[in-house]
Amino acid sequence: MASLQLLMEEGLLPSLLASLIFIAVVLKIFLSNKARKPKPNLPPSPSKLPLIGNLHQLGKMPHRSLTKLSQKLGPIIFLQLGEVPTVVVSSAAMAKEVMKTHDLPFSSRPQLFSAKWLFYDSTDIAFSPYGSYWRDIRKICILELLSTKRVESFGFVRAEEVSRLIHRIEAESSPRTVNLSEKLRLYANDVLCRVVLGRNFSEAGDYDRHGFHSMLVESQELLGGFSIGDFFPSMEFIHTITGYKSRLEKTFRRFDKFFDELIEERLDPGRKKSREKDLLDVLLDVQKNASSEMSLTMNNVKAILLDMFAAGTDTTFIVLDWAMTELIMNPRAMRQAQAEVRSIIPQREQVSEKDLHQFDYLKAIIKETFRLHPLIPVLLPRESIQDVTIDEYEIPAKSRVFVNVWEIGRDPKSWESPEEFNPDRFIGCDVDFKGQDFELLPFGAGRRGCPGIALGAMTIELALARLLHRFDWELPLNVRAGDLDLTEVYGISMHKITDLVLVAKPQLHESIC
Ligand code: HEM
Repeated sequence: MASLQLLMEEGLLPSLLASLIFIAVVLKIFLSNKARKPKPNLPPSPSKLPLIGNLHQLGKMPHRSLTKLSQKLGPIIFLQLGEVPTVVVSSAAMAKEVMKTHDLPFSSRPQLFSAKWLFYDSTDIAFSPYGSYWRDIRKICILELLSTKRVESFGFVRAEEVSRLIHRIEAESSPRTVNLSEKLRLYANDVLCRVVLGRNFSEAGDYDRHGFHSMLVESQELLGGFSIGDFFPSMEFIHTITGYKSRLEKTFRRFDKFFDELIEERLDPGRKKSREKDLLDVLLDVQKNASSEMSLTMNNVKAILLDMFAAGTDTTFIVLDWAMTELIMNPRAMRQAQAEVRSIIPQREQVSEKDLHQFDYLKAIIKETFRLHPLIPVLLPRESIQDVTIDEYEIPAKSRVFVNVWEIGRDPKSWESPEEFNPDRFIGCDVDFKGQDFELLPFGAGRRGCPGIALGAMTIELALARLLHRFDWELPLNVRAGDLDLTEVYGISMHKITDLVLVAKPQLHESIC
């Protein structure tokens, strides 16, 4: 007891605990591998997957570490990650096996510690395990929340917000530089806040008051990456010692309080009705009109709300940020896109959503950005609900399955000069990102594919078209394209570590209407 007190006084207790955890983890890895090593003289069996590896092989950039492994071992790999049998696939053909041929048996999600805490016991759409509850809420999502009709009904929100984006850039830029990333982040978050909650937090100053943005940033970080405890479910206590659990609890409580306030406000009978139903209205209607087959609790409503934010805010911003970064580094592609948009829409007019179908080169740029910088480089994990055989390999039930779409997008078998940013490769080519072409999977595919694809794509296309139509873009004085920091940060979605700062030179004035 006395020595414990001494350790605490000296501040040595945390490091001692950390060492103990490290030893426990190493021992666990050692024992689990030992138990699974094949007997030395057995011939290799085609029904066994080729590799047994460990968690430490993943590092901080799982998509890159997994690519190195698959280059040595092939497009389907078995990793014993702690206590969890894990399969990684990294070719278009294998992805098709998982997300099309065997889509149903692979359509569950593992129960991640972070998702259990943040998403009301994983009762959201993205982290809910396969079953009747997930099928019901997915149906609500497809038919009610993110249907084509609903997404179109928010066209006015995108139009207003993209105009605000343009004005913000104009106000700040000429002749100075503008932090484009910051402006794009505001645009993407404001569109989503208005779609989901009918209000724009950045305008009302509420954004900071609630600390809403910081909550989102914190949740992205907590959800992202590969956390040790998720691979050692029997050692969940690690999360308490490392402080991860208390961070999750704190963030959860902040979100919960925020959502409670919003819902209370919304249920107030004296509230002024807004012009379009937002997603919270839709969810509350579904909740009110519960049927015997489908009923939602208020916690279910909050879980789905949080899903919309977690999945929808930073996503569109990150894609726009990468697209503009690639364009500033590839001036020929930038000029070609500007020429296309400006030749179709005269300079004094504004680009609107109804014009977007004409911009083939702009769409090619977005596809090329998705190919090189998929937002979720290793798709959200799936879990097999029964034994499945793929390519002669037996994958047992309850295996975790990762699809490395980052590697698939750079596979030289599918793409010529894969490291090059070359939108022309998509001109006259039918490959699209809607989940039918397994070489390009930024939104995933199959039953668990992204239901926000239409909303995401429209928000991105409109903003990119307006940015290229309205401004000429340059790097700040004395900055060369090679100086841009392209370092990635791995979270639930992968973004650039530094903001993109550019000079925006407005073209002729657009008319107001
Ligand atoms: C550029 C924008 C976006 C990209 C690149 C993207 C990408 C993805 C990806 C890769 C997945 C996992 C798919 C899989 O496991 O096969 C996913 C799932 C999901 N996304 Fe998106 N997303 C975007 C925008 C949105 C938006 C705007 C929303 C809604 C507001 C949304 C809602 C969801 C939901 C609810 C899921 C979980 C689906 C399920 O598990 O059933 N996403 N998204």
